Amino acid sequence: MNHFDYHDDALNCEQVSLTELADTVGTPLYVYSSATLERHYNVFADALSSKPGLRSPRDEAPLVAYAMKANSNMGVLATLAAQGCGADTVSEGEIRKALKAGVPANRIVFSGVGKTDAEMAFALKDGIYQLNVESRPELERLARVAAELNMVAPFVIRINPGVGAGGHEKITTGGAKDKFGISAEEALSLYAGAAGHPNLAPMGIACHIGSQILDLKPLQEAFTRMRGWVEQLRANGLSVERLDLGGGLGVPYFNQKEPATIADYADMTALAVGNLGVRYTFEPGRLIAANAGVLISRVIHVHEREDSGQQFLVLDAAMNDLLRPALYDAFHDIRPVARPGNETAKYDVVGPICETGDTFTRGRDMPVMKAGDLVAFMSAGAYGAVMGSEYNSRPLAPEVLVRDADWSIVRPRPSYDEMMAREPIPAWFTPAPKVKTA
Ligand SMILES: Cc1ncc(COP(=O)(O)O)c(C=O)c1O
Ligand SMILES: N[C@@H](CCCC[NH3+])C(=O)O
Repeated sequence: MNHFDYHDDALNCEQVSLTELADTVGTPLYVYSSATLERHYNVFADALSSKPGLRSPRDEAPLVAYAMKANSNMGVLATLAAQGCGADTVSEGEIRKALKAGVPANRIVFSGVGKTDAEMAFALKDGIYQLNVESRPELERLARVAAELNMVAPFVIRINPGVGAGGHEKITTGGAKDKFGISAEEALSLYAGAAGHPNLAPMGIACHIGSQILDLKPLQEAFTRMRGWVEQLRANGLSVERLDLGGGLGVPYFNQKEPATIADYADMTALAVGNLGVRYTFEPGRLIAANAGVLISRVIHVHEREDSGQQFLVLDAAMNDLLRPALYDAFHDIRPVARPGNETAKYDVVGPICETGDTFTRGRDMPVMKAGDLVAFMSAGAYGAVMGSEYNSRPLAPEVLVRDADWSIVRPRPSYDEMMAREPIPAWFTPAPKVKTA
């Protein structure tokens, strides 16, 4: 079921015309489909909870903690929270947003290599499900923070299983030299050390080996190693109640081979790590949000260079709105919002920012476009708006959430006055900045 499709000669999101949205809200703008978010969460959660081997000893379904770094818009979070989804967070800001959007504290996990004391204290006081500890100094600080609060901190240790994978070297996290997690050997010794501590409750282990993983092989390898470490901990007389397997399963961006299916992922997981008598956690981000969102942009003009003959499609969206192509050479399918004809041309698609890197794609065959036409960057719901900035003093693109034939602005575009009001000119310049004339 695709919730972004052509109806009446224009691309729609559910039953809302993207042309009408662009005309009403202005471009560039992000548009998300509630139905797609819900479907992705439910397909994933159901595939895992239907495996008896992945249910806990108390018959609980796995905790699906959406990695909200992928898209932390409150409307998106509230949509997922209403379905029973949890949240994987990496900052106090994310925990606060998750709670406010309706995610219960006992469905929130807190990951990240550099949690501050204040963030740990906030998480503990709010009673979140667990902290995913990533290093020895972090565990030492957690013990101190919990002691100061007179609390017991439930935590898992993130093991770096030495299996790196992912769509780009900058989004690989499980390799032995990446900053994430610690070696199994160190994790096992820390775990044992924490077992008798009055303020620490070691609950289990975690891993997350990378993002945009298309093949199940590296995941299977990592999960199999995780099973071994659970067994080893138990053989050492330690209790292991939880296993967090991270996120990372890739999505189709329509330029690579298809990723493994959710059904195959669930089968593989049940085989590799099922029946361990633990409560499982999964942290999918991209899988839930990527294909639930598009970035709509308008063609400012088409510039044909006389010397090279290159055709530049100059858009009103730029790398500040969608950074992935500039940062990771990421591919996004770019479709005309009006149903395209058969004629095509080769375009370099660029934004107005003063950087050569502000190039979405080069020499791409696309339907012929002209000034004023609208394009949709597909699969932009994850790591899109959240990675936006105001570089070149461009206001953040607004975000719209669609449900059936209804839509709502879930983040308005700031006005120029609002943008400037956030940067007050020092009082010593009032009433007006003195300008040196000589
Ligand atoms: C700890 C952790 N969990 C989950 C995710 C989500 O990854 P993805 O969006 O690839 O599912 C990430 C990001 O890669 C992460 O760092
Ligand atoms: N930002 C990356 C994914 C990072 C994953 C975070 N651990 C992307 O756009 O593909």
